[in-house]
Amino acid sequence: MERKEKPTELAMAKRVSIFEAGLKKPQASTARVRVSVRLRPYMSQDDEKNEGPCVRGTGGNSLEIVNWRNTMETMQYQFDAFYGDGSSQQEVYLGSVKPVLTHLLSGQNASIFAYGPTGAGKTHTMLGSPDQPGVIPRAVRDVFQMVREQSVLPSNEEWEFTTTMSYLEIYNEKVLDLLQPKDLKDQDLPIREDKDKNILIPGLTQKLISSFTDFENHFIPASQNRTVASTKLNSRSSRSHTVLLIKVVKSLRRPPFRQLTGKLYLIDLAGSEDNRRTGNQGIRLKESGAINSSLFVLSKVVDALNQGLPRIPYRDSKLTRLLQDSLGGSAHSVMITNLAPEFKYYFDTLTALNFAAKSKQIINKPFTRETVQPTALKRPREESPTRMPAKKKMEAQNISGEVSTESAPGVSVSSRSSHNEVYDGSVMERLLMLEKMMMGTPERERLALLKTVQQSRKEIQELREKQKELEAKAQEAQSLLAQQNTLQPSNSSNAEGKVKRNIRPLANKPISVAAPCSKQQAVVSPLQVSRVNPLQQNISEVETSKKTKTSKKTEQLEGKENMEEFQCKVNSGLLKKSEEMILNLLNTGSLQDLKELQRIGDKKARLIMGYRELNGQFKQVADLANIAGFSDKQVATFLKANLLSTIAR
Ligand SMILES: Nc1ncnc2c1ncn2[C@@H]1O[C@H](COP(=O)(O)OP(=O)(O)OP(=O)(O)O)[C@@H](O)[C@H]1O
Repeated sequence: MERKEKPTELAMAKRVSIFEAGLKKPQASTARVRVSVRLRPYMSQDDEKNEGPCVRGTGGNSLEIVNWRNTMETMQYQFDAFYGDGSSQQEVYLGSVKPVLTHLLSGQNASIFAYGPTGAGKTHTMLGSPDQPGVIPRAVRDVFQMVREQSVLPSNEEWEFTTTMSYLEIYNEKVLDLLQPKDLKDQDLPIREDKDKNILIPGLTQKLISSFTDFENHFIPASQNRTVASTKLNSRSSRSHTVLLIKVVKSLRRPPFRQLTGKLYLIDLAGSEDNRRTGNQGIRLKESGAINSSLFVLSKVVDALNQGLPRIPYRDSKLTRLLQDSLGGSAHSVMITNLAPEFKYYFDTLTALNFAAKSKQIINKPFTRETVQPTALKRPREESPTRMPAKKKMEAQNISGEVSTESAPGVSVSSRSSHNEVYDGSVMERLLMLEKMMMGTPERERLALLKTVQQSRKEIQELREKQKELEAKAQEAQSLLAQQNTLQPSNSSNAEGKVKRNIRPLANKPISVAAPCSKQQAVVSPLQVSRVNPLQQNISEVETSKKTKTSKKTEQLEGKENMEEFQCKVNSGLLKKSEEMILNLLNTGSLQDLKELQRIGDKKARLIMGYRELNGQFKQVADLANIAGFSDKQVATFLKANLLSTIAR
């Protein structure tokens, strides 16, 4: 083929090189998006007209494509790397992917995504096959290897490493959790951004993984959840964009409990496609519409970044919202553009090449993500069947007789022990994980692991002792409180003890005693119940003032005003205690725990988890009002309903 360049594409190619020539050397904190191109082997069955390939490599990082206006000319492109049709999975992985993985362990994000026309080899590159494993299995293996190597280093003696995975797909503009069973995966998850512009998906399942086998056990069934279908261009075409997230958390085992979090996104995009050629109709056509429009927004995002526009349209599609970290964000990013050499893909190939060329101008700003845990290590928020449900947790707290006595400045016994519970669980989990890991670990690494196991055992022992100490303090404080109560006037002496003894537990969900049962009545039902059951006699400091006498006021039981009135009726110590329990649950409860609270359904529970992810712990229950979807009135109703049912337990 003769090499001559077509003006417009040449301009594109030149613009890139001029840009690169004029580009100031990126500072340490910036990293350009790396763009590699991979050409899949020519497939004669894909070339009905027997025209031969239209694109070929011209060097280690360049290629040429026939000029459609004049087939005697070609256009040239240069990238960070070019992998020809004979390239192996290993070459692509070692050349373009492995170098960015090292950032993970130092708390930085990395993102690898495969882009290109349908049938050009994206899934082959990312996933591969059992005999030709692609980027995903290779990267996951290496992450485990790196973690193993790091954890045996003497300098990392005080650090522990935790690896988790999440897996999702964006199908028809919905974010679906692939780690959920098929019948539960249809819930569209929200995408949020924290103050550091990290993209988060509250409610997305995270699985703790400690070996490649663990990973496979979750990944293989989840991959079967993925939406694929046959089109004219590919018998197993991906109809969705899939994202595998591997998170490595490096945590200091002692105060100040520093944590470095590195995330690796492995993304297989759905193919850009021309429906005239795919023969798509009906549902396939709808899918194509969603795929094409998200890829169109992706292109607009890249244009806006390149032009330095003030508004980057990340929010215009779920895909770009999710890639916000990777393009113009905080990740070290690698785009692998896959191409098919046959003429029938010509225009898709040209579009993909131009997109790839402009993408390599994007500069990201990776940074190390480090947090400090004020008290102890937190477990990853995983849905775990072994976690105690909310009701039981509250019961357990009551049984242990905890009181919110300040045993150290600013830290209540109750919040402390609950932290210990979490920490203890985390250490236990780690111990089990380590023991499991050792079974398949080579001799030389076993010694180092044994040492970590011993360390974990020691920590558990220390925690147990600490817990005993705290329990003793709590008991002491409780008896003090009891003494104080006996010294108080008689109308306040029937406070806590009696309430506990006499109250019939309230049903978990509000029961309306008044008919007919409208939604509004359901909202106030806990109080209605309280007015007809023995609770009323046992609540201390019941006011006989005009407030309770006014029948109109008892009808409008929602809202702030009523909350105040309600609070006046109930012993303030009890209120404080149960409010603390609710707060504790808001800050540490799993999705299931939260759903067991009154007035909290699945959506609200996910919003609460999302808020926690974005803003950290709730300082008070009233902070719920900061979440979109919770009005002041709803917060008041929530508090009222849960305070009462908590007291009743
Ligand atoms: N480098 C390669 N070597 C050998 N075969 C390949 C290569 N790349 C792709 N293929 C084969 O080409 C076909 C299409 O590839 P693949 O399914 O990976 O495409 P895709 O880009 O993911 O398509 P879609 O967007 O429709 O999901 C598959 O049969 C795959 O095995």
